[in-house]
Amino acid sequence: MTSLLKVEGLSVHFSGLKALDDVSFELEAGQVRAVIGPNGAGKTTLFNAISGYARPTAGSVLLEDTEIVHCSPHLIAEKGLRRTFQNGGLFAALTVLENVMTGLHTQTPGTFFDVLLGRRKAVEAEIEIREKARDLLKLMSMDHMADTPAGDLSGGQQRIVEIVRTVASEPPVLLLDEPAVGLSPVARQQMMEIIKRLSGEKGVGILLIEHAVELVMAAADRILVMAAGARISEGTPEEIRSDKAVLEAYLGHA
Ligand SMILES: Nc1ncnc2c1ncn2[C@@H]1O[C@H](COP(=O)(O)OP(=O)(O)OP(=O)(O)O)[C@@H](O)[C@H]1O
Repeated sequence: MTSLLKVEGLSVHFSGLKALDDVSFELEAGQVRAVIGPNGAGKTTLFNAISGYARPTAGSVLLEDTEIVHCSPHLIAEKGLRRTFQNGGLFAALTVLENVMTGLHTQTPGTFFDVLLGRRKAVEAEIEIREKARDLLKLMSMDHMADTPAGDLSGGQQRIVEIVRTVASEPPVLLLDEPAVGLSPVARQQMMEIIKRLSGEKGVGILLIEHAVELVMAAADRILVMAAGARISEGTPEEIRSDKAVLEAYLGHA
């Protein structure tokens, strides 16, 4: 299987500090890969370097065989690698459905003015977008909330809607930064189900930072373990669970 994302020898140094040190891994379509490690391990720096928010000192990032390492965040997103942030910022006054529709508008040919002027093609596109947004919400079991203002949702529900909005643009690769942080145990479980569904049913390649190790063990196909900027282990959840280096370097800090 060819990889969607191929990271090779990626490093980010901040005046002498090796925040990310020669990290390599691959991500395939339909795969969920978790990145774990103690505080300061370099997980966020890895995400920033891949998505264009930090300038790598060395290394390569291939997105479907295209080098993206020196591209801007905007261009990387356009090429099909999307990410969520810990505080994604939905439009509070818009409904859940409208928020998801903003993720879909990037794909449509009609402009806002076309819609205002009632041009037929644009209006048809708008109807199509609305239907697609509803379908996506249904897939994520959020359709009952479609007409609720996003500002009225709980933190966990907002995070789910943010992910739905991000996947609405159908990116082949999705980077999720701690999607389950601060969620109740039930909401965490729901979040992991959503992540598995996105990879299983939509074939999205998902890279995720998550501190809740039990969730990672249940949801990820493969795990990358980092400490002090470097990769200390890589493998399936079973392999990671019994890796001595991980137990010492990671769980020792926990
Ligand atoms: N812009 C920056 N300038 C200088 N040092 C930085 C910068 N960003 C991160 N670092 C340092 O790089 C190291 C890795 O940080 P990073 O935030 O990537 O770790 P992390 O694994 O995401 O940690 P956490 O789990 O706490 O979010 C840390 O020592 C951090 O202080």
